[in-house]
Amino acid sequence: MIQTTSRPSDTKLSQFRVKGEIPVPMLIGRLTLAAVPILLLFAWRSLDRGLPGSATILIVFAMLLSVNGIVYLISHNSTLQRRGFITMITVLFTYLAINAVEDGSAIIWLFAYPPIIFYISEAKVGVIACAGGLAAVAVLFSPLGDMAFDSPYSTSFRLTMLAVLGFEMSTCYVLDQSRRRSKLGLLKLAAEFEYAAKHDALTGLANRREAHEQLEAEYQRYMRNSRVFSVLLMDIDLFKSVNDSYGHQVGDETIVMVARTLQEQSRKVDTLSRWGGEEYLVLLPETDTPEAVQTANRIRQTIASTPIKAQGRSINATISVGVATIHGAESVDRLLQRADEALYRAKTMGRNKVCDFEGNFS
Ligand SMILES: Nc1nc2c(ncn2[C@@H]2O[C@H](COP(=O)(O)OP(=O)(O)OP(=O)(O)O)[C@@H](O)[C@H]2O)c(=O)[nH]1
Repeated sequence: MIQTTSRPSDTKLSQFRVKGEIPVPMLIGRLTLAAVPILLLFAWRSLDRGLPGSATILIVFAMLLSVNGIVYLISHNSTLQRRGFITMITVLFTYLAINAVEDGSAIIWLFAYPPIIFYISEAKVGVIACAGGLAAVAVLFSPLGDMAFDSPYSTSFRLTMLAVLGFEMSTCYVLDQSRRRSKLGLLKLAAEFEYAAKHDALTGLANRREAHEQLEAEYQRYMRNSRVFSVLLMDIDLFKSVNDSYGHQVGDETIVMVARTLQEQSRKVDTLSRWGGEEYLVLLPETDTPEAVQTANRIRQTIASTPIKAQGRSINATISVGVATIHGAESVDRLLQRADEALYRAKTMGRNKVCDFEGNFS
């Protein structure tokens, strides 16, 4: 885990799915299953009316949609499936409108386009596709369209169709925006709850529970690959006197400033946590005792040599550190106990010290 987990961005969040939301690949799959028999029915009726050309094209659309579905089932490439589906339905709806399939009544299927396109694609793509579609229908219904195609639509049908289609597209856009906003709000709330459950509110470091989780994960890695890890248990020296002399607010700021120094002096892979009041636990993956002692001393010296500025005061804080490295088949609890004993020894040796479990101190 990283030192402090930053909150995910809105763009990243919007890619998550909330419970109950139909996944886009599943929706496309269902729409394909529904569209193929309808297209085959239209094809059969076209044949019946002596329109083999139209029947053939509709069968080709049905086959292309089926192929798109089969390719997804094999490749699980949802982007390819979505792009293929959008392209095909756009061409299909254009064909239905231009060729006046089913005596021109098939153009009414155009109303299915906006909700589908807004659901399965990004809002921007939805807007562009709908605006383009409406413009294309307007051209088809214009005198220009009459010159190019032999469309059977009456003037009142054309006007009503354009008005209702425009109304439907706008409504779909508004509803889609509202859906996206509430989904993002929900995901943000969930991310905030998750962050609060894992972090300490004062310092932003991992909290004790999260530290235990990371310790357990590191322990499992150690059991698998035998790469040792170490922990540093740290405690601000004589912290009670900081509170007593300057007040709790200065005490809090001191706790935060020590946390900042820990972050500056640690690697990205280390887990920094607030273990208790003025206690911190640092988990150092793949680190043996000499390396851990070196890190602990670097942190200790930095804190000792940098006066902390809080509420206009300058405080010279020091820390004591207990170091323990996992060995053999000992448990995480035993490791923590050894770190605690080493910390206790560092305190009894006079504070501002780093002490490992063997009793070596610096
Ligand atoms: N301001 C502030 N004080 C805290 C917080 N958590 C614990 N403390 C205080 O930290 C002090 C810890 O003191 P002790 O554990 O007795 O030890 P110490 O004075 O640090 O002395 P040594 O550990 O022996 O060096 C107590 O006075 C607590 O009230 C906190 O979140 N904010």
